[in-house]
Amino acid sequence: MKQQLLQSGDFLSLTRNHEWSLPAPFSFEVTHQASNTKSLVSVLDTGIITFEPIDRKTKKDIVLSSAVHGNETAPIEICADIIRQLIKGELALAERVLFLFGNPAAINIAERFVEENLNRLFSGAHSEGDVRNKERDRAKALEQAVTNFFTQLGEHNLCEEGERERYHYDLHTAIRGSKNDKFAVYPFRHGEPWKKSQLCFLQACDVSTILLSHSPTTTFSYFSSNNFGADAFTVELGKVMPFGQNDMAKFTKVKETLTKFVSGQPLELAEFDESTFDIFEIDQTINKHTEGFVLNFADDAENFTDFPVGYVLATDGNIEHKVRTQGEAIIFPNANVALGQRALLTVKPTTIE
Ligand SMILES: O=C(O)CCC(=O)N[C@@H](CCC(=O)O)C(=O)O
Ligand SMILES: [Zn+2]
Repeated sequence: MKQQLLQSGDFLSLTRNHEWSLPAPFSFEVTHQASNTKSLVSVLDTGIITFEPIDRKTKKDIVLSSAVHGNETAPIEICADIIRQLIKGELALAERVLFLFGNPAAINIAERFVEENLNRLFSGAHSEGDVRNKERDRAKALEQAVTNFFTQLGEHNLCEEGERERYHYDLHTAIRGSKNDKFAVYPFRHGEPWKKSQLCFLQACDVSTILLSHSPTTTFSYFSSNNFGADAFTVELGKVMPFGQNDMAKFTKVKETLTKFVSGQPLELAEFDESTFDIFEIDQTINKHTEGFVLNFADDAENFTDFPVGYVLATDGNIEHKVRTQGEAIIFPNANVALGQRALLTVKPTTIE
């Protein structure tokens, strides 16, 4: 029985043993002990698993992804443990949930990616140009999994009245340390209002710094937001650490909140109070255009470090990228990216009211 593969609930090991695909999908039922309810568990491909309450009404379709970058281990550990509790029946399930471990091969080599950054390949970017590689195929498979999850409800799924609610939290950790340790990128909403209720949810996850994006991107969270109207975010949960070196105490709030969310426990969110957030908007998106691209600050300068107006943040051939606004701060600096890709963002403080 394929189900035996998951007797211990260790979906992460199964995923790591099958780097790019699984021989065949399989599914089985689990009983949640405390509530004596049943759910259908479907392993659709490597790193792709859904949990669906059987014959119970649901309203939410929740996607929790991690390992879109293989070396960002804390989110992988958080998700692996929630998955384990669900498979073992230790945790109740109240809503449909899709868990994704984005890049299993990159997990195994403890790198951000194998050949190409997966989080630059969504919204069809995987099929542009002549390049073919496994990450491009994986991006396509992940898009398909999310599309199917949001648009196809199985026969066991009973829906509550009204429109379904769609969510996608794409969990990451940052390469550098950050003055604001945890933060979320809110993908471009094409003029739709930023949702304060979602910011309150993120705050319950210990994420009170929000970066508002003003343009389309090829990230996973933008894909779900733009194509399915999902409340979607890239959530940065601190600094990259190898497996076993994460201080899991730092993730108590995010793990508890996600656990409550999937299992239908009350979230007891605080009222929105803007003074308890740090809201920024993305200002400059600086792409690398030449092999001469150089960042003009220390390798250990943290995310959210600001520089004086006029300061040259980076040079790229003859081009100088300068600070334009007081308070403008650096995010995700990385000179070691492919030509044409983002090497640095800047953000500046803003408000959402
Ligand atoms: O620390 C870094 O340089 C990168 C951390 C990371 O992987 N961030 C995401 C952000 C995606 C987004 O802008 O929504 C990425 O670069 O893919
Ligand atoms: Zn990442």
